[in-house]
Amino acid sequence: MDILNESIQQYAELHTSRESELLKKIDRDTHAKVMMPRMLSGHLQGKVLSMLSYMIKPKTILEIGTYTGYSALCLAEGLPQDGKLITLDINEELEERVRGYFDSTDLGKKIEYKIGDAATIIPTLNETFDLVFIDADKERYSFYFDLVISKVSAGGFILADNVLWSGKVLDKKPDKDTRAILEFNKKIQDDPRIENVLLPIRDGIMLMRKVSL
Ligand SMILES: C[S@@+](CC[C@H](N)C(=O)[O-])C[C@H]1O[C@@H](n2cnc3c(N)ncnc32)[C@H](O)[C@@H]1O
Repeated sequence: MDILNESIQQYAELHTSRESELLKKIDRDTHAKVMMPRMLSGHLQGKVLSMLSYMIKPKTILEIGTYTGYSALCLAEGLPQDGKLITLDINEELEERVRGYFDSTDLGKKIEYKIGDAATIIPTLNETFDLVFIDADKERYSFYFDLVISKVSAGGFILADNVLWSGKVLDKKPDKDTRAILEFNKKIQDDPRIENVLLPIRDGIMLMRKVSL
């Protein structure tokens, strides 16, 4: 189920600033040549991510789940000149393509792209992050949250994608992935360190602010 009616989605995109040529190319290539193009953030969500990044003004960003690099490039827009975004993905088959996209733009100079399992890489990161975007395997969202929360700066933000899981969060008999998302949403709702709002954009984005350490 699409959360937004298709015509409303199109209308919203028509009234949203255009994508850069590079983002358009990534979207086109991903749909033509990469498995599961639905995973890409896309125009509307991408612009929301870049706007949030401009508003938050992060110096450091961590993204869990690069895929074809679309959301990384959107989030990197809000970084200052000396800012850095670390993006992680386990899928080495996309590495050459994604490095090509990052190398083709100045924004790419701020992006550190690491291939491997996020569960192994995150504990090795020494940075403190002002913004984290969780967008990898859904059954480990709660685990990723636990791994990153101590690395988020006070007042920093965490975003988690797909928290409405195509509307399946309302299913009477939720499947395994849906149960993981339900547990994650409840965990966030109950966490006193976090202030949160579930934005019903695309597949649902949980926007969280770390209010206490
Ligand atoms: C939904 S896609 C990311 C989409 C991208 N953030 C965007 O908006 O365009 C999820 C990605 O998570 C990656 N992933 C899955 N399990 C992972 C893991 N254990 N560690 C790192 N990345 C993982 C997948 O390979 C996939 O590319």
